[in-house]
Amino acid sequence: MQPSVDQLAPQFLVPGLRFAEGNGGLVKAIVHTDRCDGEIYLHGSHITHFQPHNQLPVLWMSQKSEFAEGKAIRGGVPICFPWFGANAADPTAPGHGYARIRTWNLLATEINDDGDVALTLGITIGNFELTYTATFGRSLGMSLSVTLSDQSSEAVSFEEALHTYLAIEDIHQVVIEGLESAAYIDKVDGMKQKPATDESIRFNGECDRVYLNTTETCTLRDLALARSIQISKTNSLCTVVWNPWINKSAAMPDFGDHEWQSMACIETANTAPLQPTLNPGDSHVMTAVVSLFP
Ligand SMILES: O=P(O)(O)OC[C@H]1O[C@@H](O)[C@H](O)[C@@H](O)[C@@H]1O
Repeated sequence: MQPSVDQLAPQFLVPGLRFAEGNGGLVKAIVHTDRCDGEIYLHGSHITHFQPHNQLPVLWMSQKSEFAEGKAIRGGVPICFPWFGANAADPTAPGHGYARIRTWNLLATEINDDGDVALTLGITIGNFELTYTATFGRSLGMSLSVTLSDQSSEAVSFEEALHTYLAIEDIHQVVIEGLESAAYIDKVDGMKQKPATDESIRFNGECDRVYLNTTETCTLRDLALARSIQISKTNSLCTVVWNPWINKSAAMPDFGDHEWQSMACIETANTAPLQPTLNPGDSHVMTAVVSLFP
């Protein structure tokens, strides 16, 4: 159940932050600091906007996105948890897990000495306690903490991703660097595991790859916009690169038929076969920082 704007404001307002009813009547926090504008919905703890001043938006959002309880927002940064993609044991379970389709609780807000605004949200999913801190400054910082309750009777594995949709000018004029030496699972070729290519990534068709055992920073060079977006990360062993191209985007009702040309996902993740396992009471923290270099 969503809290109202009036319920949130007295406890959580800090300079540079306000609350509003967003699309679909869902509550969002709006950040406006000396350095950037941003937005995050309580629904999915979903960042939908990050834009350093005097720059174009860094995150891509679909014009066709749904905004409704129980539905995933298309674009921004969905949080995938506790599984990634389809649920292997239950094909009827929601793709990419529950975290992106449930309302999170706002736990804390702050403005730090640099004037950056941080929001921390939390949710319980099964025996897992999740907290997520989004920090809006010169860069966008994201930190996802997962704790397995000490009520759990055994160790449990999970998958997670910060499924970051980047706004680009033209998919044909984009290069991704940083994954040259990583082997990958090719999801558009029957999940085959393929060796490292030693080459940066350029797109010329549907791309859906889970790069394995890589902790590297990735740089997306947007040649048409003459800018670069960098994603650095910690405690993440996988990076997923995705663009649905023509047919897959046409088949998605919440994705405009031509929008594939203006987005690319670089996802900070821990997915099979490298999913983390927690013992009861233990925690795991995965972080990502998205920076724009104009
Ligand atoms: O449509 P969804 O559930 O948001 O997923 C979008 C894409 O997300 C990517 O992370 C997956 O690797 C793709 O296989 C998937 O198609």
